[in-house]
Amino acid sequence: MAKDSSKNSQAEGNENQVDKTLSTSNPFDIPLSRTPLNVIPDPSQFSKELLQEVVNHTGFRDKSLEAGSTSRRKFDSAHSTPARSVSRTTYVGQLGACTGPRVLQCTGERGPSNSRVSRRISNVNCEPPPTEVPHFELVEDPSFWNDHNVQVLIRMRPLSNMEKMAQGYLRCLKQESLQTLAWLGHPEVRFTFDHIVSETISQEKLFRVAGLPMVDNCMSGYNSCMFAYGQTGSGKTYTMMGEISQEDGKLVDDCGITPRLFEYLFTRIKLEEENRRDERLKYSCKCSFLEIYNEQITDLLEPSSTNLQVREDLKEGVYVENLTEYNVKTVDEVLKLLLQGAANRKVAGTDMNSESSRSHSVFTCIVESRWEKDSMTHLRFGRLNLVDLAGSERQRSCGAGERVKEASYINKSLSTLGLVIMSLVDVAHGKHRHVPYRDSRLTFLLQDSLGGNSKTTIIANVSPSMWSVFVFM
Ligand SMILES: Nc1ncnc2c1ncn2[C@@H]1O[C@H](COP(=O)(O)OP(=O)(O)OP(=O)(O)O)[C@@H](O)[C@H]1O
Repeated sequence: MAKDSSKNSQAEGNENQVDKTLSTSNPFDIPLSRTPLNVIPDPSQFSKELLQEVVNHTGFRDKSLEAGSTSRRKFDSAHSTPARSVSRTTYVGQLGACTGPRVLQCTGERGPSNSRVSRRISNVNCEPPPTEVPHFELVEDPSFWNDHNVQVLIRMRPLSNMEKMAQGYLRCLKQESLQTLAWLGHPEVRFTFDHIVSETISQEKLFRVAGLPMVDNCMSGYNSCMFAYGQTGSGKTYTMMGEISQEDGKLVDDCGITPRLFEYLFTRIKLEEENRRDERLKYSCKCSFLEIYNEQITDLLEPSSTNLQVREDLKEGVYVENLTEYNVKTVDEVLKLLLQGAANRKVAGTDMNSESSRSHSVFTCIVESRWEKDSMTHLRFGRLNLVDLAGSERQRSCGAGERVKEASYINKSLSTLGLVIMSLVDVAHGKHRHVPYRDSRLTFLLQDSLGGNSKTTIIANVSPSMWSVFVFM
């Protein structure tokens, strides 16, 4: 694997450059006008006493909390407000800003007043422990991308043992169809997304639906971005990385989307190079791995390189100055970089007194291809960005010093990302509005890969007990 410290050299024949539509950075700096939605309590912070209070208040009985009792639902359905369907445009708001009504507001703090907390929690209409979780098979639909540029998937992870111990089988989310999710509060609310990923879906299947089209797109010379969003412990890293290892030359079942993307990418490259030998088709892939913490960029593959600067010029587009890039040819080489970066992220986290989920990580691969046809050399490149976002919780953290600063940076960058995504959806629907790329490092850095012909996938990770993810919808 060769190391390349030069700037991203974007070749003249690149389809993205020819298009010019991808570099639409906006010179105006309009402040954010909406409240971010990331006011999410961490369910793991709720004590058993508090959860018992929920049980008492809601009438929910759980075997794990009350041995020997039969769990049952005690709600009078006549009291529940009729369900409301939310249009597809609303879901984008949950990433950072919203347009719809508030369903329930949680502060994320236990606070001195228990009644305040329990009143809020008691809004949740608890399901009895399920005998089995509904399984909805994900459907692969490559035609989706013919008329969409943004795709949003909700991935529900299984309840963890800790959650089961602390909360029983308390669930506030229930999947009702391939695209509909019900929030079991008062009133019950239904949300529609492009896909709901059941907790029983395998990593492989998720990759086929969400990841594979990103590679195809990138090899066709267009940029792609995939984001994992969600609060700490919701499964972002499991989704993006999972278990990074191989057994008998194959990725293990728990392996996440990123390693699978590269397994597929290199298989396709090999096939295409063989099929188009007469055109002397050759691919090259360059990878980099960075972290954005408090709006400062660190090279995860060269952690002594901190506070790197984002530069922009007409020829080069947007790039990070002095970021190391490695030429990669095999999955093994990519896995090494992923593990190296993950290890450095941990160290950086300790040194900076932050947790990994307090920073965004961006793994980027630039796929370049060259071939000869009609006595001309053709050049094409596509950029694939895989982003593990900072945890979306505790954004109103009222601590002091570093914590407040950290929360405000995360708040701002997730809000900006939400606004950018909403703007892209609006643009796709013919509405033109300001796209605030420059309001955060993350969106500024990724602006060439968002919008235009680029494809964006957002995987919003939730636990079935994390009701407050939907607080701001
Ligand atoms: N779909 C899933 N199936 C099984 N286990 C899962 C799933 N999603 C997450 N987990 C498990 O839940 C735990 C938390 O997941 P993970 O570390 O990915 O969360 P995270 O959102 O990345 O958290 P952080 O923001 O703190 O990094 C891990 O033990 C992971 O293995």
